[in-house]
Formats: sequence, C-alpha cells, structure tokens
Amino acid sequence: MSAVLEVVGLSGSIAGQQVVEDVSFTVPDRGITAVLGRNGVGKTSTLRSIMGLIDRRGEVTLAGERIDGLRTHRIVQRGVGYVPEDREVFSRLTVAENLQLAVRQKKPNWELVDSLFPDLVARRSQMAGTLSGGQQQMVSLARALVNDNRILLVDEPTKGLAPLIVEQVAAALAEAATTVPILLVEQNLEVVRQLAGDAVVLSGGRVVHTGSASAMLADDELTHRLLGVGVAPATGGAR
Ligand SMILES: Nc1ncnc2c1ncn2[C@@H]1O[C@H](COP(=O)(O)OP(=O)(O)OP(=O)(O)O)[C@@H](O)[C@H]1O
Repeated sequence: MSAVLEVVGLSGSIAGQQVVEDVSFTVPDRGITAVLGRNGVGKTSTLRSIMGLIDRRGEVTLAGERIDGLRTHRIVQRGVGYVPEDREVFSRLTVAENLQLAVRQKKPNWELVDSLFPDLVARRSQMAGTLSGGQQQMVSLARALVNDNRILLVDEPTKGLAPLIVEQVAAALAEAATTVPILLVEQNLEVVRQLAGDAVVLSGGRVVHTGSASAMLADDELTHRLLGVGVAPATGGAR
C-alpha cells in the first residue's frame, strides 16, 4: 500500500498558541486510519491544519503533490473531503439542498449516497435543522461522498449519538472506506476497533504512537497509557 497523504513536521496554532507540534504521519491509500488521543490533545486542530483552516507550517503531500501552501477551497478541489466535528449542516435548507450545494462534479455520486443513507432519501424535502443528530451526521458525510475525493477527513462522527445510530454511522463509514481512504478522529474505541487499520496517537499536540490500531487496542497497558482508558495496569501482587 502506498500513502495517499503524507504529513511531515506539521505545526498549527490558534490565536498565537501552538496546538499542533511537529506532527508527522502517513495515511495509506486504503481503509481507515484513526487519530486518537485524550481530550484537547490536538486531534481536531491537526485536521484543521491539514485543511488550512488554522495557521500552519510544515509539509502536507496529497498523492505526491504538496498542498500545504494552498487555501482551503483549493485543498477541497484537490480532493480532500472534510466532515467537521460540528457537522455544519445548513439548518434552514432541505436535505436535498444541503447535498446539492456540495456538488463539484458533473456526475455526483448519488447512487453511492442513496445506498449508504437510505434514511436521507425519504427525507429529501425535510429541513436539515429538524433532523436528529445522527441524521445530520449522515447529511454531513453524504455531502463529502457526493464528490470523488482522494481522501476524507472525518472528525468525531459518532460523538453524542445513541448506540444504534453509532452502529449505523460506523457501518456507513466502513462501506464508504471501500471507495475512499479515511482519516478518522474517533473517541469510541469500539468503533476504532471495528474500522481502523492504523492508528496515530497524539498527546500534547505531538505524535506519541503510530501503528496497527488493533495491536494497540489489544494491549491494555499501552491503551491505558496512551488514552487513559481501558484496563488499568496491575499495581503489584495480591494482598
Ligand atoms: N478556538 C480556540 N481558541 C483557543 N484555543 C483553542 C481553540 N480551539 C482549540 N483550542 C485549544 O487547542 C488545543 C487542541 O484542541 P483540539 O480541539 O484540537 O483537541 P482535540 O484533541 O480535538 O480535543 P477533543 O477530543 O476534546 O475534541 C486545546 O488545548 C484547546 O483548548
């Protein structure tokens, strides 16, 4: 597998404060790569740095071409789809209008979108603001998938969703990943276990671990140390 995205020495800052520090990793051209880490370590800011949405320095190469000097809309045009954490649907537009606004190509991928999100087909005329959180997430994902992209950056798509909806979103992501590689920020480790091939773990704005997601999650001590969750390591013998 070759890399679709290479990030080298990426730093990002917000209001003069550095929140991404010298981050380097590669995203393979297939499957789902997870970005993990505790709250506030810079996962969202890493995606926003790649998209040129915050001040950044460093190299970002998409399919062999540098994109770190480009404005956000140019990065999108090059084929980087971005599904932000807060979904950003236009609440006073219908589902159909939300999707239509995202279209950049002559033949949008309507078949793919309709097959992934049948619920949205029935709700085409519904105002997006009246959809549930899960349905809004699906609109947000559908807007990215309606175009051919080289990679999707998806930020916490299951956040705040009920377990059944989390399963639906995870299934849609798994299916979408058969058509486009995905860089996924995700806190739900069950979803990560289910979907991710590789994992990039951040701490304090820096990469502290990269490698197989399943190998990391199978190692309780490592998972606990990196993410502060899972089974705590034993602290001495029985008393
Ligand atoms: N608009 C902002 N203004 C000031 N500081 C910010 C802003 N957005 C993020 N930060 C800071 O940048 C750091 C990284 O935040 P970021 O949202 O990238 O982390 P994260 O890993 O995605 O967190 P979470 O898992 O809680 O979403 C944090 O210390 C955060 O407080």
